[in-house]
Amino acid sequence: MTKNQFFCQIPKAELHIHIEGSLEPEMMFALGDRNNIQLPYKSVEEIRAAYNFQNLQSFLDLYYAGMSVLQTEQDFYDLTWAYMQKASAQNVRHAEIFFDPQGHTSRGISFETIHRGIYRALQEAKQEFGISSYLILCFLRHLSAESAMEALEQALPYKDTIPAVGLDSSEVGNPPSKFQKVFDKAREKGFRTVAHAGEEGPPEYIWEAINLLGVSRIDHGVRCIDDPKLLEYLIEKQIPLTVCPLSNIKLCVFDSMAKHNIKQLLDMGLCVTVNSDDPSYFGGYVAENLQEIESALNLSRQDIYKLVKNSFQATFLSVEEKQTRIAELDEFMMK
Ligand SMILES: Nc1ncnc2[nH]cnc12
Ligand SMILES: [Zn+2]
Repeated sequence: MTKNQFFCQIPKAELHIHIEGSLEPEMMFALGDRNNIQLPYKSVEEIRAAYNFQNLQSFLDLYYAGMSVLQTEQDFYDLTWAYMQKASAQNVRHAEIFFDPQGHTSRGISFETIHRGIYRALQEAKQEFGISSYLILCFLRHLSAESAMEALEQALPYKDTIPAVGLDSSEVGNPPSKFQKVFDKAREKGFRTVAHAGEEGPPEYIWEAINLLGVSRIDHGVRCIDDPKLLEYLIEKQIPLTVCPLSNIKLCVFDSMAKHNIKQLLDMGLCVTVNSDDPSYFGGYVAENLQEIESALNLSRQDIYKLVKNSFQATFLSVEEKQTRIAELDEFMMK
């Protein structure tokens, strides 16, 4: 088996993927044409050339512009189906997928339209590819807590198909504490919680996400390295970090992959996982992320096995479902 085959075929889970971040330039153009939306680009190459980011905000500006082509239920279906086809090709067995409803309801698109399109594709992917999946509603932290509360209200009728809520968008200056009331309400209603923290923000944001938002996982979290007490706590409690290596390089969180701290965190005993974040914008899905860190950080097969096993451990699946997925992984590693 070649290295490519190994990374494509190893059964894996993905826990940090923004479905709007999987909108490939080709589909952006096709949906722009279908919906008669003028894009500020003349070609796919031009779009890709624009994906040269200095930081998180420079990416978010293009990310929100790109999602403006998503208008109809069919658009959300096509977007999600395309990601699930890619996930199946990389033997993703389970995916927990973020969506940003406020990015669409702010454009007059109903929550029902967004949810129906995405969820129909997830159900069909379960049938067609055997991929289990959960939807995670992310609140946009650059908007107000009141706007987040509204998004939570809109999600309540769909609660049994959205097991968790999260927090994403511009981190610095929008600490988790700003959304404490919304997350309290969400947990009262039975939602699990996760949050982006410690991507660009300080370790204090990770502490707030844990202590004030009651998160089960931290999305990114790589800035935990700056706080020894926090490292100790994350190791002791085995709170998973959904790390996105290619994203961290493309957004200049680390200068190069050789300087990424995921191997350090893994060796210290943190429950770190590997994810693609926004694969279309950062140049790789989960298999490419694994392959990039393997070569840049000289990871062993055992390291890769641990990272992938962590991804199943960190899911919202039941204990039995996790054991089944991990048994599949063990069988694959024996090949
Ligand atoms: N990496 C990221 N950080 C914060 N918000 C996001 N939305 C999409 N990708 C994101
Ligand atoms: Zn993200």
